[in-house]
Amino acid sequence: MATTRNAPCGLCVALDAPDLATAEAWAAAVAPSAGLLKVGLELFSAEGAPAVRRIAAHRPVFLDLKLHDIPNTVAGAIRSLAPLGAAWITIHAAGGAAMVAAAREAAEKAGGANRPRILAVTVLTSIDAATLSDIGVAGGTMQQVLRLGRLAVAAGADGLVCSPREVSALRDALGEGPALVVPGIRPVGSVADDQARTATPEAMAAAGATWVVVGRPITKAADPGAAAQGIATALGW
Ligand SMILES: O=C(O)c1cc(=O)[nH]c(=O)n1[C@@H]1O[C@H](COP(=O)(O)O)[C@@H](O)[C@H]1O
Repeated sequence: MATTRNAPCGLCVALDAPDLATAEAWAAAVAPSAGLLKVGLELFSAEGAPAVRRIAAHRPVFLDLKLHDIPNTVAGAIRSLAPLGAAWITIHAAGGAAMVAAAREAAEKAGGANRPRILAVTVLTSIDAATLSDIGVAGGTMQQVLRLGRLAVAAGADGLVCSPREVSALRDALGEGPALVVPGIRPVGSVADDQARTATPEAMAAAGATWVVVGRPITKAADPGAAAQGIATALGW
């Protein structure tokens, strides 16, 4: 049964922009309300490493490249990315325990005490039960998220990315240790876009999320700074 938790939940704003100028304007607007800023595949592919350094001047960076390859290759990518100074880097839990362990070890060797934290993505928030079945995963979303979550944390992940629907179950299964980072957040009245498993920011704070990740409801708003502030207020900041 879901319990209400009191640990703080912060706002991470996804800066999914095609160029650094746009991302930096959003970063400046939302910085008063955001604890993390996410540099993802779109921005990193367009602007590369300088994007991480520039965005980090506003707030700590969550570098979301969702690495998924053989352990040696993922370890090499973490070694190359660590000097950029991101606070968090994503990998896919589906890469298996050896890949997660290699990512963690590479982060420790490259970063020391200031190493990037490793976040393992469980099942993407855009994936519904039918899509999971199409790709050959039987047993349903919750079972797969719990399986991958346990595997990744046991192999050394510092936290997990999951959808709103699995936050309570992961907290019950794994305790307060791992960070739970939750995209697919939609304030009341906003559209779901391509997200299949969504919830409000308030519900996620109560369920035990560490960070909620919000992109388009903020970046497509007429006033991104005000939209971010509204969500931070809903989270209790
Ligand atoms: O790792 C992520 O951040 C992520 C994982 C996931 O399962 N689903 C998901 O939406 N995301 C990211 O979270 C952000 C959500 O953006 P919006 O749907 O615009 O709020 C995007 O940058 C996605 O890349």
